[in-house]
Order: sequence, then C-alpha cells, then structure tokens
Amino acid sequence: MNKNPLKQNLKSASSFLKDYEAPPQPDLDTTKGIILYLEGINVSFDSFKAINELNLYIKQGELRCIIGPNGAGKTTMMDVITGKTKPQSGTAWFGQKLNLLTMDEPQIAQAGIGRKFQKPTVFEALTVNDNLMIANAGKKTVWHTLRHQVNQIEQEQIEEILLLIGLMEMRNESAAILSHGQKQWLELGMLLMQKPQLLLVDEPVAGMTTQEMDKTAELLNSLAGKHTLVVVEHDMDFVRQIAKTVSVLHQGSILAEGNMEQVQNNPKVIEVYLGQSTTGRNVNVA
Ligand SMILES: Nc1ncnc2c1ncn2[C@@H]1O[C@H](COP(=O)(O)OP(=O)(O)OP(=O)(O)O)[C@@H](O)[C@H]1O
Repeated sequence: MNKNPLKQNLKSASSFLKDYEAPPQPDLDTTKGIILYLEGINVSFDSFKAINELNLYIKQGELRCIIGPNGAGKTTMMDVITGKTKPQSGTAWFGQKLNLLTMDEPQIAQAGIGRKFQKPTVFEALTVNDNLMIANAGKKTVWHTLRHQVNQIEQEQIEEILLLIGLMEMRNESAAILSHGQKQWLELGMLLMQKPQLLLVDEPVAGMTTQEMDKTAELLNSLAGKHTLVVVEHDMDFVRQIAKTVSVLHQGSILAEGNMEQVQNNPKVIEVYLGQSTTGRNVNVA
C-alpha cells in the first residue's frame, strides 16, 4: 500500500483533475506552440549589463529549468517577464499577440503569468482554506472575501488545489503551523487559484528537507502540461528530478540549452560552475 500521503493525494488529485486545465486567456494566442518569446533582451543597471542579448523560447505546457551561477541574471530575467523591469532593448511576447513590454505588472498577472518568489508569503493568521479563498478574490477585500459565501464551483476549485498540494488534511489549520515546505506548497496553491497559464517559480526547494524536495518535484511535474512552468533553481539534485530541458544562464545570456545530461557534460557549463563558490548549496553540475 502507498503510505505516502502526498503521493496518495497526488494520485487522487490527478484523477480528480483530469478535467482541470488552466483556462485559455482570451488574448493569449499560442497557436504556434510557443507561450513565451524573449528576443534580444538587454538590461543594464548603470553601466553593468545584467541581461545581454538574451533569447529564450518556452513551449506551451513545458517545464523549463533555468540554472546559472550567482549573478547570472535569472532574477532580472523573471523581472522582465513580469514587467517589474523594462529592458533597454529587445522584445518579449506572451504568445503571439501580447506584447509584455507594453504591459504593466498587474496587466501581465491578469493576462496569466504568475510568479512564486523564493520566500513563502502566506497569511499566517488565516487557515489554509482561507488562504486559498482569498487568493481567488481578485479585487475584493480580504474581509469581503472571508464573509462571502463560497459557491460550489469555488469550493470545488479549492478542494482540487488542496488535493494537489497535499494539504487537504490541514485545510482548517492555521497557516502559521505549517512547515516551510507546506507553506511553499500553499503559496503555489494560491497562485494556482488564479489559473495562470505560465508559472514562474523562483528557487522552490531552498530550505526544504529532502523529503519535501521530493514532494515538490512530484507537484511541479504534475502541473506541467496543464500549465507552463519556468523554474529557477540552484539545487542540481532537484533539477535532475524535474528537468526535461535546462537553460543555463551566464552573464545575462543563454550559455547552453538541452537535457540535463547534455548540459552537465557541456565544457562551457562545467567551466562556469567550477569558478563559483557553492555557498553551501548543491550547485555542482557534474
Ligand atoms: N537593481 C539593480 N541595480 C544594480 N545591479 C543590479 C540590480 N539588480 C541586479 N543587479 C545585478 O545584476 C546581476 C544579475 O543579478 P540577478 O539577481 O538577476 O542574478 P541571479 O542570476 O538571479 O543571481 P542569484 O542566483 O544570486 O539570485 C548581478 O550582478 C546583480 O548584482
């Protein structure tokens, strides 16, 4: 018998979720199979070039891992995609029709790009269930949302997400008592409540136990296909568990791209990583 509750949850969730798809956004046109196009992107801070002629193409439904040494430009790239930083030059399209460089951060989020930062930011005073409920609130206030009678569709959506993130049994517990890993899953769940088409996930397993890391790998793998995921991560053991395609960022450009084996045997990648101190993290590509 499978005694791992998250595995069981994921199993029941995947049958429960067979009809669960992120709904297509009205203006998002992915008929060519590509959801994100970054071309010739340049970002400078004063005279320092953080992003340098960056080209990146993400297919709809794929789970792409982005790796790269400290200061390679990973966060800056995510900031460009979400509208936080505007590049000095280049183009960034969400599908064929949405020009990200003409949109502000709320418009980009509204269009279906969700971002999960490294540090979980759940509402500790609320229950797990209420955290998911307010994530669905849109422009409503927290108070209004908590008083609002949840309709059946909303409740079903919350239950789907609770199953998926493995927190069904914790639903009525305060988020404050969750472990670090559980808080990360809850925050992912909160993001999923907004049904993003493209999910940007920044260092999801930093600070997690090995067991939590394995569960996170299962969770992200189960989301791919239904959503498109771009995961920035330093932990190579984790990247190995989830990656189909890995892009290596170095000095603001893509240094190498391919499957994990191709990337870890690439001499340029090995050289870049050998020059970096590990800061206690598992960053060895070999
Ligand atoms: N607002 C800013 N002003 C000046 N320099 C910046 C700014 N933001 C980032 N940088 C610099 O740009 C470079 C890329 O930073 P970025 O945070 O994108 O790298 P990263 O790959 O995410 O690094 P890490 O893995 O350490 O998080 C770094 O050298 C950083 O110091």
